[in-house]
Amino acid sequence: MTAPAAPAAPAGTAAHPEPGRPRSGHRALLEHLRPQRGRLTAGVVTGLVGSVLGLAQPLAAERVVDDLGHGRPAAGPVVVLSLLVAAGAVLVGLGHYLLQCSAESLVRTARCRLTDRILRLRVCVVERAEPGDLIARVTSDTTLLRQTTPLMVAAAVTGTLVTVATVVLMGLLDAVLLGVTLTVVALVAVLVAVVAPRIGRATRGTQEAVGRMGAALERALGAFRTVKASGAERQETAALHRAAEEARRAGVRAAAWEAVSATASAVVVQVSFLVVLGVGGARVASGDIRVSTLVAFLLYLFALAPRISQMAEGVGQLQMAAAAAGRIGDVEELAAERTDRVREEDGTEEVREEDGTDRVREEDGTEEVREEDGTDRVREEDGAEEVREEDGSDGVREEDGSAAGGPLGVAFDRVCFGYRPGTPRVHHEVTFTVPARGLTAFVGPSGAGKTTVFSLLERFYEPDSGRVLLDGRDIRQWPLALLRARIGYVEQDAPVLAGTLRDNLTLGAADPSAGDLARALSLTRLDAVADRLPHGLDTDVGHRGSRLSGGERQRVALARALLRRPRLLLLDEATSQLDAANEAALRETIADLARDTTVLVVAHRLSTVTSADRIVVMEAGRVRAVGTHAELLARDALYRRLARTQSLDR
Ligand SMILES: Nc1ncnc2c1ncn2[C@@H]1O[C@H](COP(=O)(O)OP(=O)(O)OP(=O)(O)O)[C@@H](O)[C@H]1O
Repeated sequence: MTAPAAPAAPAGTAAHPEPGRPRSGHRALLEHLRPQRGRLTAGVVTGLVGSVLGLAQPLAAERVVDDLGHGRPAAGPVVVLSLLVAAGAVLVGLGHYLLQCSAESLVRTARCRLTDRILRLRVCVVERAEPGDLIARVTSDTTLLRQTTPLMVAAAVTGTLVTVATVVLMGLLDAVLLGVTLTVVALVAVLVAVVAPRIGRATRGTQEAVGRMGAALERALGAFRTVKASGAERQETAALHRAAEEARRAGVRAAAWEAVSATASAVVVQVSFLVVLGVGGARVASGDIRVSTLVAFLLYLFALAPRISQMAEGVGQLQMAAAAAGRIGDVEELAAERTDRVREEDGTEEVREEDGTDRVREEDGTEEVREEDGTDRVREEDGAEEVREEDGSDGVREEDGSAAGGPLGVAFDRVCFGYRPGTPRVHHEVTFTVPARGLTAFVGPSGAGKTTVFSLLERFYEPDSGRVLLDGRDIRQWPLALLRARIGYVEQDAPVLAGTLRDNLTLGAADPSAGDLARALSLTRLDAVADRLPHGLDTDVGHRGSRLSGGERQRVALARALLRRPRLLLLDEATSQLDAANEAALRETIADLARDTTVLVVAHRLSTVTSADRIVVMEAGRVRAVGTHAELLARDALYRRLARTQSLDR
């Protein structure tokens, strides 16, 4: 069976946002800032008090100059000035630290939200996305958000307030000199308004290029052996270098605009000093103002200059933060399976599913479920279940999950399905019924749609029309987590995750007992493998299980599925890489399991399924025939042909 291919993402999917049509970054940024408003306010207020103390310094300095000019003792004003300088510096530093702390919290929250979202994305969405780009959004974009937030907030609030207060105080000192200063501020404001959007666009370009680099790296590392064996290192390196170069160019563009903004505002501010000095000197000479007033005014201008630069820089930071927040926000807009999970300290777990089901799971294993249709259900640890329907009727559901009275097993009822709108259908009115117990095999030519049957059962995708039923109930009505908890799925390429053998076996299983673990190991003949490994079950199996053989990986995947004690076991070419002895043993195990479980297998080698209770023959997305090996040999030409090519037609 073909592993689900990852087709190239069409332009404009949210995982590859279209350049020039980014999600509103400013709104997304506001959403990130809102939960931190308390901490941000503390940081801003502390910094602000420090800045206000700074503002009082020129007044104290004016007093010192006047006292010295008139030969009066200036010790008192000097002490006050020193205290103002020290306290102002400490408070400004503290404010900066508090802002940094809130930026760290903001980023932690953003990362957690983002990773939660990514792991809940729909399978079809992840197949269209570039994993490396998604990773870059969690790492690089959130880091940018952290770096820019404190500066931006400080500039926005402290900068603005201090500037306004400084301007008022300057106006009180001399209106003419203030007029000169405001002309300068207006010049800087125009400049910033022109440059800021360009900084934002260039930053988004940089982050997108970083995302492309992540994607290229993920592609190369994901097929590392193939890249090496094909001698494709140069080719892959070239792709990475191209992405790095694009990131550099976009970064340089952003830096150039920032430099334009910073240099121009610095020059304008310096010019304003000279102009204020010239005009102020003339006004002192004509007796309009005192020398001390000019000194105080220049000190205010001195204090104002960095604020103006800070605000210009802050607007640049805002554009960068908005670019990052926009890219993070794009992921939050991708379609996800909605399952909210809250785990309390006492072990109780509350889950809200996509379909509106609420579930409370107690530590003793009891589970209460309230479905959207009003049905309440209490499930005991032993598997028994009490059901209270909305209409008040009570029912008891069997341990196997069947609805009282409903047909057990799996059924496809005229299912039509295509992976994407506008692409040819993969299933055309697929219809079959499988009883609750027994082994059912799916066979047929490559691309016939066999794996797709399993993907629909797992609800990785929804049919375009028709119904998929498990135990008499449309699977769309099953709470998603419950449905998947009932299914053990061994994929075709038996993925093994980085980590220890134990991590892999217990993936998704609550906390299996030693007995359950030993049973799963022995059923899959992994016990001998575990004994051989240097640290037994705690041996690291490497990236994607690279330290295990293909057959061992398949057995790990099978043991993982068995540990879930599934109601329905889906095996997609799950024994294809096993040696003859292991395969024969596992076939017996699977036959045993099929006595009280629904087992569906996909097999290319008919020899592995000739003894199945029933075989479903698929061709080009349709069910051609259903029967036992002998029945199908007698009445289905395609099956006969498949059997003949494998010398099984006798
Ligand atoms: N994730 C996917 N996105 C888009 N098309 C897909 C995806 N997975 C499979 N297909 C297409 O759907 C069709 C049926 O695929 P499926 O994997 O169900 O076939 P199969 O019978 O299991 O094939 P094989 O025996 O080769 O594994 C194929 O044409 C395949 O290219």
